[in-house]
Amino acid sequence: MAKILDGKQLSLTIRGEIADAVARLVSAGGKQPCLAAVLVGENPASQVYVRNKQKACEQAGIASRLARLPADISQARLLELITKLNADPAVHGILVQLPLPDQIAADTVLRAIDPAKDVDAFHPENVGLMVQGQPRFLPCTPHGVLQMLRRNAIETAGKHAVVIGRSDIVGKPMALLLAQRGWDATVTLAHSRTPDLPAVCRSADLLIAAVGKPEMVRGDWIKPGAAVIDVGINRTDSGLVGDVDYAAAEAVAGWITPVPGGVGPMTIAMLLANTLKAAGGESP
Ligand SMILES: Nc1nc(=O)c2c([nH]1)NC[C@@H]1CN(c3ccc(C(=O)N[C@@H](CCC(=O)O)C(=O)O)cc3)C=[N+]21
Repeated sequence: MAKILDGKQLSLTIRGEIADAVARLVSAGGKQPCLAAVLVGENPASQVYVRNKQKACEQAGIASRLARLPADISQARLLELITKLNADPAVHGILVQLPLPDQIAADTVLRAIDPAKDVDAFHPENVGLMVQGQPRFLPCTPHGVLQMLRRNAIETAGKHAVVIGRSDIVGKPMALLLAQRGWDATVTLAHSRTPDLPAVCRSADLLIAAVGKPEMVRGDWIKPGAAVIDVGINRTDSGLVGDVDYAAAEAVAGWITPVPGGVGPMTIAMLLANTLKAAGGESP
């Protein structure tokens, strides 16, 4: 029976710490941190995420703004808006919700964000700083996973971590951070072309699934006692499920994150932490 890593609860604790730090910053004469979110189009999941982010900001004493743009907006108009937000001294963090519509080149838009306001840490300058071990911001989801590991005293040093999924947003930075000094894991970055993925996973002390395939990771892929971190959020007919077959994994693993209530809420907490840092505060 695995110990459940409750991301909902931990995210509330961290958000409380952030609220305290915001209050300290403001009472020391600092400016109220402000996050500007940009939402293009009407994607229902994106609307829910952005709303949740704004609610979390409000509760932590972080100001939030929302720019809603029509799905058919031109790339040039979107870039104009980002230029304005870059120049606005009241705005500390800028988040352009992904995915963007097809007429817009997401990489061009993300590169237009001032790296000092890039609270997603998607800008190449911030990716580069992270790769070199001098991060300005850590990307929110991998940062949230690291916080979950640290605050549950899950050892990574000398362990074999297997990350499934090589996305720029989760898999790649997750693998890199776990291998860095301080975390000291030996990391395998597995993906859709990895031969005998079940066997690779069975060798993992720490298994991180970030692929976006419902319940792909089966119970017999898991080493007994392993920590299983499920980053997947898949909407299926039977509701929201992760990338891991939770019921089967829970019987074998030592620790496991639920979906929902695992990594997702931690991602939002780390977005607030990055916004606080962008405003000159001390993030947890
Ligand atoms: N620029 C940008 N930055 C992002 O960080 C970003 C993005 N675009 N696009 C979409 C993904 C996805 N993402 C989630 C954040 C929180 C939950 C979350 O809180 N999930 C809840 C459940 C929410 C639900 O019911 O869907 C949970 O897991 O308990 C999920 C997903 C951030 N993303």
